[in-house]
Amino acid sequence: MRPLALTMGEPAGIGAEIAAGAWTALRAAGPAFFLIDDATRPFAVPVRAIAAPEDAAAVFPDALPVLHRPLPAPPVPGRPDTANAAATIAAITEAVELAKAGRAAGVVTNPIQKATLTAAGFKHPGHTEYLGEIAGTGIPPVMMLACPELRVVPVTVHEALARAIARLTPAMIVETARITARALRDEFGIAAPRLAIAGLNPHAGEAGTMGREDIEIVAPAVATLRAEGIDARGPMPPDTMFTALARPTYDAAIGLYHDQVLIPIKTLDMAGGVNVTLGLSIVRTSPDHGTALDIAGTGRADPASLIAAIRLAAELARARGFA
Ligand SMILES: NC(=O)C1=CN([C@@H]2O[C@H](COP(=O)(O)OP(=O)(O)OC[C@H]3O[C@@H](n4cnc5c(N)ncnc54)[C@H](O)[C@@H]3O)[C@@H](O)[C@H]2O)C=CC1
Ligand SMILES: NCC(=O)COP(=O)(O)O
Repeated sequence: MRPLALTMGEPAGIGAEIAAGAWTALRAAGPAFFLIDDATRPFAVPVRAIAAPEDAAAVFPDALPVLHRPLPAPPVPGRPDTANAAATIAAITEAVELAKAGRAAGVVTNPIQKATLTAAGFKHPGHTEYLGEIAGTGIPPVMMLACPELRVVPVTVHEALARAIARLTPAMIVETARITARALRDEFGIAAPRLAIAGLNPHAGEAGTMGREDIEIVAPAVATLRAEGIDARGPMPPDTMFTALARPTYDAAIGLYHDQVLIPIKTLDMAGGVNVTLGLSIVRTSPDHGTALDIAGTGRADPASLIAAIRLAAELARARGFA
């Protein structure tokens, strides 16, 4: 299979450490990947600069293949520098171009420090939105986080909670759920996906006595989805839809805002969780965690989520015929 492209992410974060950990875990059996990063940085494993993605497979068993892209400022663990922002973004752009050109099976992204990129002028709040722009398919990019026990999808993503709720419409829920159902069917092999749509208010509004959004926004969206033949149910009371008894009753939980669904999945399985962007022309996954500046450079970073992200990217690439 073609190698996966792994981006550097925030150079002051744990990206280089978890890339090294993932290489150690995967070097014998794959999936093979190459890192787009500065090959002269200190890595805790053998590194070999490669000239092209096509060289990665031969190198992978012996060293971490790095497509060398020099950083203007030497990274200091825990202290992001806007001088490296352009290189961080360029690595994402290059990985996507390589995937679009069929030279990489897919893209795995290391975490970025969003505020640092924003301070340097990056106009997108996260990878998801940027990837929608450079690898979109005419539908909005959709963020899914998946672990063995749970898949979750937020309808609104990187925005202030008050604004997210104020602009929520039935159409947004329907579109997100449709994209999710299609991806579960076509890429995850679930013939008839079951979607649980979260309510917004306590007890899903308690018949309108605790807010009317569940009646006026969520319920019509569920009705539209059901009329289309999608197995959607809701509004589900958000406080009980993630229990061990409830989780097996659906294939993905659609939440109305970021933390409504990211808190349960990260609490359940931070190490095994993977972030997948649906609705792109390429495969993209990422660990579920962030840059972990507080432990960068200490050797304490756990590569488990990155390893899971690399494995899932390879499976999705095979399902889409990109491998
Ligand atoms: N895909 C991406 O690019 C993502 C980027 N971020 C960004 O990361 C930055 C920091 O976000 P935080 O909310 O602090 O979350 P975080 O996930 O970076 O850290 C939260 C806590 O978990 C620990 N942690 C995270 N990953 C770990 C690992 N692999 N091994 C051991 N411990 C780990 C950290 O040390 C910290 O104590 C923000 O700028 C955020 O936007 C956050 C999530 C995803
Ligand atoms: N909390 C998830 C997250 O922020 C990931 O965002 P993205 O950079 O993958 O869009």
